Amino acid sequence: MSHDTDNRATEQNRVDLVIHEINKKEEKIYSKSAGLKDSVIELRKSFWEDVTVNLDEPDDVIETQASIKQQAELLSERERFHGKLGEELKTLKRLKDSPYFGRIDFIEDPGEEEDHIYIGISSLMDNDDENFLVYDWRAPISSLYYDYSPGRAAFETIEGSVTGEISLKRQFIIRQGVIKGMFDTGVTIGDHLLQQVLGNNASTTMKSIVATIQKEQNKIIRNERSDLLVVQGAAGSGKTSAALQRIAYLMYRYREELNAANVVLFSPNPLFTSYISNVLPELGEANVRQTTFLNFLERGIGDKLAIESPFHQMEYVLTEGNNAEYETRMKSIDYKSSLKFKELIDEYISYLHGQGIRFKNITFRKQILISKEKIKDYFYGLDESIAIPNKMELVSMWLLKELRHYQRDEVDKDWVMEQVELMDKEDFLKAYYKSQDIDDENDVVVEEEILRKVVVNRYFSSIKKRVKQLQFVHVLATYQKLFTEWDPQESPEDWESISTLTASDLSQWSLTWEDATPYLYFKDRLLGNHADRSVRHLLIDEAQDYSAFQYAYIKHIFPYTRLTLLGDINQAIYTYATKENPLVPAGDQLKHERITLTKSYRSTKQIVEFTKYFAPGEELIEPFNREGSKPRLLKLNKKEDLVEVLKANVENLQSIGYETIAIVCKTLKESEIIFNLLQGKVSVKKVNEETYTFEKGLLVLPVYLAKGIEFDAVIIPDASKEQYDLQSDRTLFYTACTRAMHELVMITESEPCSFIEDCPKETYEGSLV
Ligand SMILES: Nc1ncnc2c1ncn2[C@@H]1O[C@H](COP(=O)(O)OP(=O)(O)OP(=O)(O)O)[C@@H](O)[C@H]1O
Repeated sequence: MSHDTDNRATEQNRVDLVIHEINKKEEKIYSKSAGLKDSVIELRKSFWEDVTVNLDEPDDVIETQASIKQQAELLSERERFHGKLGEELKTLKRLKDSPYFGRIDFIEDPGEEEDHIYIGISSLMDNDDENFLVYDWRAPISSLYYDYSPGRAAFETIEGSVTGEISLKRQFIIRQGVIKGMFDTGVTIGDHLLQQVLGNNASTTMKSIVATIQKEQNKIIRNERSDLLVVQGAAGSGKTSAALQRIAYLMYRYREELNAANVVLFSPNPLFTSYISNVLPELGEANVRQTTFLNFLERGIGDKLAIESPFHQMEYVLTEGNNAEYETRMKSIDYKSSLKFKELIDEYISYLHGQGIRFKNITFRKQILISKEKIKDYFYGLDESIAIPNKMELVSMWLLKELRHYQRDEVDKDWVMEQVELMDKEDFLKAYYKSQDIDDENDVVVEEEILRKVVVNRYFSSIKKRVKQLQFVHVLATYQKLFTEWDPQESPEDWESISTLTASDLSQWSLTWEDATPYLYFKDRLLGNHADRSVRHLLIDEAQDYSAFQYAYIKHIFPYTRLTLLGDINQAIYTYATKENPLVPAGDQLKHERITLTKSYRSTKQIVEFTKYFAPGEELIEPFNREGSKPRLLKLNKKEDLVEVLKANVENLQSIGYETIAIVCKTLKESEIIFNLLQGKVSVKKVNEETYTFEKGLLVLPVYLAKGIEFDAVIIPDASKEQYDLQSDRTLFYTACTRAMHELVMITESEPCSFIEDCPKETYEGSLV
């Protein structure tokens, strides 16, 4: 037997042994859980039998309550334990298929003894719970596997640094308990394994990368020091992957203090949210709160106002150049994305201390009970030194007191009796019992009085609820006044035209994307916001697309939260956001840790070599060494050939075995035209901002919805100079091209865009079709 075969047989024996242990553990859990399940069912069935119910005397009621509580606690404790066993079983099942992916032989200084450390997605102890058969990839010692090649190495523990020597570093591919591949690695974590993983077809859901995390990525994943961690990474360098494994790491490291509700991930669009939704469960962790920034704002603003989505704004920017308002809107977007606008709002808030806040009448049955003027007078009668939100609370208390008087007056009115007659039998019964408790000769009168109060109370309760929610403040009208009546000390450039445009949008109860964050900030300053202390970690993917104002708002609402920003300035398609963005080193005033990822794993070497020529940023971009064919530029003979060329290329790509092929357009408008051309000729799906799941097949979508996602092959149906001309189109074109893993095809009817023209001719293949 050769040395290799010998090694492999020994390793397979160990895998068999570990699986044997897993089987034994599984059996133990099954028998525990079967008994437990029966006891939970039994407890549920006999719940009321074991509870002493006696409601005769107040003391008995208390005793009954305690008895129910005790029984419920017992049940929930058993259910919790049963759930925990279920989780353990799931982990064991995952381990049974592939117990580990790595091995490190480590001799800790100064000793002689060599430890064999096997690393998998979760830890596993031997039968006596004494030795680790498998170490969790997040354990301190496992970082050796990611950070070092054989030779001197160290890892950090709570007690300090541990140094030693790595004598072996081995990788495994184990499926269904059988070793399919085994590599002893030298310099980096096996190119072998990475080659294999990256050579696969794109998937409709993202996969975990724990077996092949790279050193630089590991720094992001395990970073515990920084309050603000900024990651600039080339397209496909693993930012999203690092973000997700970082969450899994934090959940493991701070298991006792952190749960899924304490971690939030902002993602670029709903499609992306579904694309990444499998990674954490695959790693045995619950999904954390994932939301888009739009959804997050919507929750704060409420549903009375229509909020434009960032995609709609993008589509406007790209397609409405001929619109009469275009120039003004662009200036408005630019200004409202900046911190200057935040300062202007602050100045306006100071002004509102003395005057100007708009209030709403409080009405009841179409009658004004308390007029807005009266509310205003009360508000501005309060001491000016009190902060606005605190004054709002005082107004709310005063209004509730006033409402109680009105409520009392209302009880004897005729309409109330009409409503009483419409009440349920149950209401009458309740009123009857209540009347029995009252010592009065005339039960009927008492009963009517009770019923009248119930009616009025029901009517008033929704008014009182609105008052408690401070809905008597007309936030929108007050915000609108900023643009219509108020004179800032120093008017921003083009203020008049920006103001007119904004006021007109607001009068239709609609907020443009550029107004959404400022409006919510304004609302918070007026009504008071409660900083969200529950969120301990916020991770923002595609961080280059957030404006300075949006960042300021995020800091305002999450002052105690650790931030991880991951983005790529090369993909900053919302141009206004680039200014003052923390990803741009020069624009950043904050103290933070910054990690740059330069290696691109997604695309073949040929695609990366081509796209890096027109990447807008200065950062280095290196390809991972995976070979493929050169990007192709197809020049159409005539425009009418487009459909046939698209069809032929799609069929060709499908025949090679590619399953996800995307026709990536510049705009939604273009993608709708292409979709209509292809419909009926090939099987094709269109993706818009309401698409929530990502399926295999041929997709047509605008580039801004393809953010963060990847496909086996990308076709750009119009790569002409007319389509991608401006410098601002560069990021769009770069983002579109870098979605491709294996193949990139660009089509043009006329002269290709300058971004292609600027690339050395040997980086792509051109042909006339
Ligand atoms: N260490 C790794 N091991 C295996 N695959 C990796 C690794 N790093 C990245 N990848 C793969 O490379 C692809 C790109 O990763 P990811 O989407 O995380 O990059 P990104 O930087 O967020 O890209 P973009 O900014 O272009 O959206 C994914 O298929 C991911 O699985």
